[in-house]
Amino acid sequence: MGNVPTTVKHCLSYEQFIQDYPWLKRWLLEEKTITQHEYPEFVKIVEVGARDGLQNEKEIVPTGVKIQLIDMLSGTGLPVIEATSFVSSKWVPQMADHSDVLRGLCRAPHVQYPVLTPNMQGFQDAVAAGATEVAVFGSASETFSKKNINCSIDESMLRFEEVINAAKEQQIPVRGYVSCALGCPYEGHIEPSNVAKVAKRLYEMGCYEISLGDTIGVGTPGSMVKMLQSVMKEVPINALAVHCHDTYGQALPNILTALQMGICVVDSAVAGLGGCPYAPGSSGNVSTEDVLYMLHGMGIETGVNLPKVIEAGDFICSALFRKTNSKVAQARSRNL
Ligand SMILES: CC(C)(COP(=O)([O-])OP(=O)([O-])OC[C@H]1O[C@@H](n2cnc3c(N)ncnc32)[C@H](O)[C@@H]1OP(=O)([O-])[O-])[C@@H](O)C(=O)NCCC(=O)NCCSC(=O)C[C@@](C)(O)CC(=O)[O-]
Repeated sequence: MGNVPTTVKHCLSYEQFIQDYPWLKRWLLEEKTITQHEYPEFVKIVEVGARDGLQNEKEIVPTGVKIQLIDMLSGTGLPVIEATSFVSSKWVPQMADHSDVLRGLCRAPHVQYPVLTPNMQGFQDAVAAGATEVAVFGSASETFSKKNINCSIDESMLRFEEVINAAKEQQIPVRGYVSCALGCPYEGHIEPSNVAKVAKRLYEMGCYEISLGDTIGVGTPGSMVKMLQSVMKEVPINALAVHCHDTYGQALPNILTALQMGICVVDSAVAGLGGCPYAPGSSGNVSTEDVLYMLHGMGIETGVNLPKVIEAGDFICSALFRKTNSKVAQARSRNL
């Protein structure tokens, strides 16, 4: 049997304590400790600030600012920087300069710059502008799919299949998103089995990685466990990523939970920028700075330089005339 914490011995009898706290009894009997969770040694960060982070900005951000942000991020050690999306400018005006952004950025070796492509038109435009990796974005919610990309889940899969097949011919890797994995702004609760179904279809069609999006940031570690358990039955864990928004302040615990379950790819946005135009009211992505601080503090490597990411965050926040959402960047600015 494990050791009883000394504070417990002083305050209550052991019998009384484990009667009040049955989880502790289970924990002690199984001789488990929190440190016994196996975390990955290395986590890949997928930086989505320039795309997910900026797409919801009301004022059009100058193309030069977007390019400078991406270039600054390229010097931080981030392995993947999502650059823009080839969607309709009528739907998302902020991304109308996609080709100029992709052509203008200074590509660093060993950095991937995926772009979002909802259909063949987007894919062809992206390739013409020099895309070497693309991402399709589906949803586990029918209503969100209609609102976001104007088609049902089944119709979206047909479009994505076309994109994925064309990408395969050109040896362009395709990432897949499943939005509303932990809740939908229109339908509320989403069954984990629905998330698993969409994730499986994208994976079987040829997406090398499936990013599970808590689009509106309503998930908790409890719902994350249930969703991942369901998805992991259909898609290998090493092909999964989590993409957490922080509306309810649950993004870091949700990511930690995902890491405990074996996930080793995490999406995040510099300065916690972000929001989806078709998920009103939800707040930004988890901030890259906060994720890095947590991971590095746990001894998990990322290859990313935190101070340089904070600099990139300072740059974009001054360009947007706003305060960072990153707690870590806020603390560092107070010299803590
Ligand atoms: C998918 C469409 C284009 C369908 O939009 P549609 O209106 O159904 O498209 P359509 O095929 O009927 O064509 C209508 C017009 O759109 C044009 N069109 C058609 N396709 C394109 C294209 N690729 N690029 C530029 N233009 C395009 C097409 O040429 C035509 O132009 P017109 O003849 O009227 O002048 C539209 O619904 C759209 O652009 N949606 C994008 C929505 C979006 O970007 N949402 C945010 C990203 S998703 C997200 O943030 C979640 C995520 C990924 O981060 C994960 C998470 O957080 O959970």
